[in-house]
Amino acid sequence: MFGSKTLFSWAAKRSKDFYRKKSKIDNFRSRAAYKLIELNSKYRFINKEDVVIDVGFAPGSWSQVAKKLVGNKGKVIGIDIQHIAPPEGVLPIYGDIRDPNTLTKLFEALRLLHEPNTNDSIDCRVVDAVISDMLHKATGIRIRDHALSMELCASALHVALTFLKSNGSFICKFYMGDEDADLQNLLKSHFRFVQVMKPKASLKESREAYFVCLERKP
Ligand SMILES: C[S@@+](CC[C@H](N)C(=O)[O-])C[C@H]1O[C@@H](n2cnc3c(N)ncnc32)[C@H](O)[C@@H]1O
Repeated sequence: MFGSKTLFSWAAKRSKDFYRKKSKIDNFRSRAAYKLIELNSKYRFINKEDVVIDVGFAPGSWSQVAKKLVGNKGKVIGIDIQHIAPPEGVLPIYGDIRDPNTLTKLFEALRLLHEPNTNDSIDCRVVDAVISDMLHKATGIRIRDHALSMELCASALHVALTFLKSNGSFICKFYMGDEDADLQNLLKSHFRFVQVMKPKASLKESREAYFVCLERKP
């Protein structure tokens, strides 16, 4: 009969198809939308009128979900290396998050959102949530993929620490490996609540999970 490996990959394929089909019906740009929906229904880090930065937004389903949650009075800024048109109502910034010029563009975008008629600089800690679903192209070598993911997490954390209000939230995808515990300890030094979660829409065989960090310390 079926080996456990066959059953496992059948179950994974079935769940992949389920969320992919659902995303078409619900008009989301990708199945990843359901990961953010589940994370936010559990932890409520995005609310009406919030300012949200979505790091690695393309193709844009997290930004679609975030924009719905913040409503007309809220703002969503999406950052990505890929020049993909953003969902309606989302402000795109194109660039590598590891490049300081991208942070400058982000600062400028936040200044314009807050003070459209002046050149005054703003306090840059005006953001309620930084969410990162960033991923590099997988190399297939676990140690390498983990190291690359940790580098992206560090860059996303830098954005969070630069722009988050106190009590703001940081959600970050990571590829599991040896350095998770060190990163988790670092996150605990900046946030009062830190937990690892793997949403249902995340394939079981994938080594991805999410850090959920709430209540940034002042
Ligand atoms: C898994 S996709 C994100 C999917 C998205 N959350 C959605 O729901 O549509 C990962 C994204 O991270 C972006 N990315 C990877 N490295 C990046 C970097 N250094 N700077 C900015 N974006 C990056 C990729 O271009 C890709 O679009």
